[in-house]
Amino acid sequence: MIAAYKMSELHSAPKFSLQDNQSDESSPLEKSFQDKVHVEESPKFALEVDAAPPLPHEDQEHSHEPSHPLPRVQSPIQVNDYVDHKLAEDRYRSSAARNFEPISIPNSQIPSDDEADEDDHISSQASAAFHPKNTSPYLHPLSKSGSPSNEEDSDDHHQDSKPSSPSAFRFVRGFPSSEDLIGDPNDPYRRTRRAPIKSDPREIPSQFIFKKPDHKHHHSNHHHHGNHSNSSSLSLKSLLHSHDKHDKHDKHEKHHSSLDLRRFFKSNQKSDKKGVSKSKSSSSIQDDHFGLFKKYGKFGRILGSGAGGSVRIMKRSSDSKIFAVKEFRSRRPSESEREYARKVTAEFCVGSALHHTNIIETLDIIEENNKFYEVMEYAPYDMFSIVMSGQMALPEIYCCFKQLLSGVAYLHSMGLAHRDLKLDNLVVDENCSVKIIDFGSAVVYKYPFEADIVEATGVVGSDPYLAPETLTKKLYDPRAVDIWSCAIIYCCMALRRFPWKYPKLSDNSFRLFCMIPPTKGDFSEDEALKTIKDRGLVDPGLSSYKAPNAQQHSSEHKVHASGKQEVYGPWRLLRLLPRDTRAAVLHMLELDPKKRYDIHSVFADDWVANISMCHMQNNKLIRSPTHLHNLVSPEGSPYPHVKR
Ligand SMILES: Nc1ncnc2c1ncn2[C@@H]1O[C@H](COP(=O)(O)OP(=O)(O)OP(=O)(O)O)[C@@H](O)[C@H]1O
Repeated sequence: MIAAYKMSELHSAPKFSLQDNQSDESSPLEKSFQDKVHVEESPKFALEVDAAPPLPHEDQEHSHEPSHPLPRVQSPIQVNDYVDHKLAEDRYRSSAARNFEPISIPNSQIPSDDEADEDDHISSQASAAFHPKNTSPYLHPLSKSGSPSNEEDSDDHHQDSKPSSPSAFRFVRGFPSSEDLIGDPNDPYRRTRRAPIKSDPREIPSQFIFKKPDHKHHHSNHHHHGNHSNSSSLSLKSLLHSHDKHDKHDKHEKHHSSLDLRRFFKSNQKSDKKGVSKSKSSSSIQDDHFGLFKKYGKFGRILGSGAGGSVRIMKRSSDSKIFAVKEFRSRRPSESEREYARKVTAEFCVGSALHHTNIIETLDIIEENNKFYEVMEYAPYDMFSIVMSGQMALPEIYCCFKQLLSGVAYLHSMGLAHRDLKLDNLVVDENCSVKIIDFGSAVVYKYPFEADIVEATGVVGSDPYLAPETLTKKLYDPRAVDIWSCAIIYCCMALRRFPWKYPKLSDNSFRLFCMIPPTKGDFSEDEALKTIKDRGLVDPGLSSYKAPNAQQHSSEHKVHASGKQEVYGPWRLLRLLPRDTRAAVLHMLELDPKKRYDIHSVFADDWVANISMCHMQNNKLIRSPTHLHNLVSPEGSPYPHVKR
């Protein structure tokens, strides 16, 4: 009854024009990309940039939107009270057996375009049935027969992404199977396929032997592996503990730097400059690296650089195999040699323990001339360039998102959390496999044979992708942080914009997202702000912040003097996303990490479960019939843009 009432309310809602929000100007994300990458100006791209759905992405303190009442929305907090993680996990486990079994839908059952909305309605009801008390209008799409709604706008935007052929409707119901979570059994790098670990200390490869601190010769320049009679291997646990302890300090430096969206883009100009300056002295660099060069060939161009170091290509002449090699940043004056070695090798230890299609393979670590080099498999395409090319169709976005989730599911199943998931940390190989990179911020949240969860500490991650609790809680569950970042990545893929710059109340877009309008009665920004602050889930940012316009509003949409209206709550963001995807995003962006979806609940979501995903099976690529992948590499790469 309640749902029916809400539906009728929604149907009578006047049309909200997204057009009103659009501006000719590119978003900062697009701008930073356009500055750096030349994208061939195909008509489709131009069209898509113009038609990019307007995110309420206000840099100004107050945005102005047209005066159209919008459907009343119910608090997602209430919605999330009904998230039953246990049920979700059971459902996920019981359906794991059906993993990747294609469901053939007879042609007669394939919905026509007109029926598609009805179908959405059904799937949405199924989703509501899964959360029986869930009456959120976010989860109830509007039928076309009702009054026109803003939903049409958001769907229109994705119109050309709709499946065009009947085969596009054949979904593969994919849940990560236990095989997925433990990795591909035929993975050539799998631990069982590697030579057994040597128990004789004399047989331990030099890269695993770390020098004990030598305080007397602290500034000595020449350390060669194998020459230290006192060398010792460090346990992963001690490495990670030490690493975590220093995260806060390291990342805080990063965190306090001014927010520049370019930071999330791998600056090729910067890289090129570096490449030039390095290449000047490349002969001297090359002369110093006998071990590295002998094994992996010579340095090529820089792929990217960040706080952790710079990553370059290396090509082995014997078999022309290409590797990506990360040269870790230099030791800081404040760090001891041991601390430094622990930090850089922790990243290697985490990476080398992981073997999954959606995680980059970490192959080796070499220390030469006081520098550490981590050798990885090379993936020539990167997610940021692919997204910003504007060529991705919806099924392709969904596939990439599910691949990311599969990598995260595996990572979490291994007792690890990444904590710095972002577009920039996703690369793609020739098989269209999305790979998670950069384990410099990863933490162990659960040790084998221990029941307790180890909470993480520190503001770690990249501003727009940060979960709010990283700013408010001293200790937090790092898995929940990964889930939040995945949802932001999805929004970036779907909208080509960040939903907000920073998860603080001082960020206008984020504050409006957090403000939950009451289901009945007047709405006051001051009260909404107070409620958010009282819950203690969000960093207030500017402590003196007061609602700019304290008068009461008769609905959840503030009407500005200019006649434009403000939209409050998660609906602000969700209305811009395809309707099937809203429930999952809503639950993944739950402010309270305890109520947020965990990875099992994400996979149990109807939309995610039905995403048709390209994947590897027995070393063979199993392609989804619903889409092709646009493979775009950063500018300067010899790899051309291909559609595969
Ligand atoms: N295996 C790889 N294959 C292809 N490109 C890679 C690979 N590893 C890293 N890169 C490129 O190098 C860039 C920097 O790598 P990485 O994120 O590991 O460095 P970082 O210093 O830790 O960066 P950040 O400061 O953003 O965390 C990546 O964004 C990516 O473009």
